[in-house]
Amino acid sequence: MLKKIITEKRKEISKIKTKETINELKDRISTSDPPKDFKEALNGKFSIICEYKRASPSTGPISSKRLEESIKSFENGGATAISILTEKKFFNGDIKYLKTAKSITNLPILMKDFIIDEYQIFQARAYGASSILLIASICPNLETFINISKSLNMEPLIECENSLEIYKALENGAEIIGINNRNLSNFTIDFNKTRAFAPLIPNEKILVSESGVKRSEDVKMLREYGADAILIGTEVMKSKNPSDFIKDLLIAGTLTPKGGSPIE
Ligand SMILES: O=P(O)(O)OC[C@@H](O)[C@@H](O)c1c[nH]c2ccccc12
Repeated sequence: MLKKIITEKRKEISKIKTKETINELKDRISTSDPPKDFKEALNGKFSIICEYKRASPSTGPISSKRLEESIKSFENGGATAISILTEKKFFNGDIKYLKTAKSITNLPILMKDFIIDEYQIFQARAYGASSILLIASICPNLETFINISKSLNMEPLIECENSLEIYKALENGAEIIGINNRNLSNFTIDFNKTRAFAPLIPNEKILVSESGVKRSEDVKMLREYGADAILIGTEVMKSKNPSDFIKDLLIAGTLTPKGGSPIE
């Protein structure tokens, strides 16, 4: 599936580059406001990143809620940041959601896509993102991509799948590491991934445990394993009352000491 997504992505990027050139993006960036500090927002407390996710290859259609409605409910629940899936074909996203989101929220916005070309980093920034997701296993040059992102004042979230990728990310100055509990090839969820890799991430860095969270107990567990933040999409999109749902998750994460045993 990952291969398919990347093949499509390549086609899409080569088309888009002719419609909106990288120089046009750079011009827009030069006159835009500085992005929100994503790392600062996540620092020093338990955080929840809520994702606007309309569909996915593993679940199919998830929700047709409007972006505005979702963002307001995420904000009301106490989300620390908003993630927006911008990939079109498989996740029913749109780059334009970034612009809309920026106009209605002060929270940092993470562009969630499959970044394989430097062009996309400029695109993210020009459309209002405060950060980008870099998936280490598909990133053609992690060092360069991290540096470009930082030079545009976006501290990137680096998604790592194994210890080698974590070391490489840290060596190249990553401050925020994501461990995806979902296997991107077969879609299975395994929270033990967070447990296994958390000890490799120094305390001053930020560990985001991504995917598969359904209930407060999951948050407690991931927090005990050492997560600084969780990233949640599907369940928060499906929830009838996202604000209350997020509040409950936030309480569970905040009351559980990082790396420690939960307070009963
Ligand atoms: O919907 P979930 O299981 O709560 O997961 C959200 C998020 O972690 C997931 O969308 C995600 C994590 N890494 C990705 C990389 C590409 C696309 C999607 C993702």
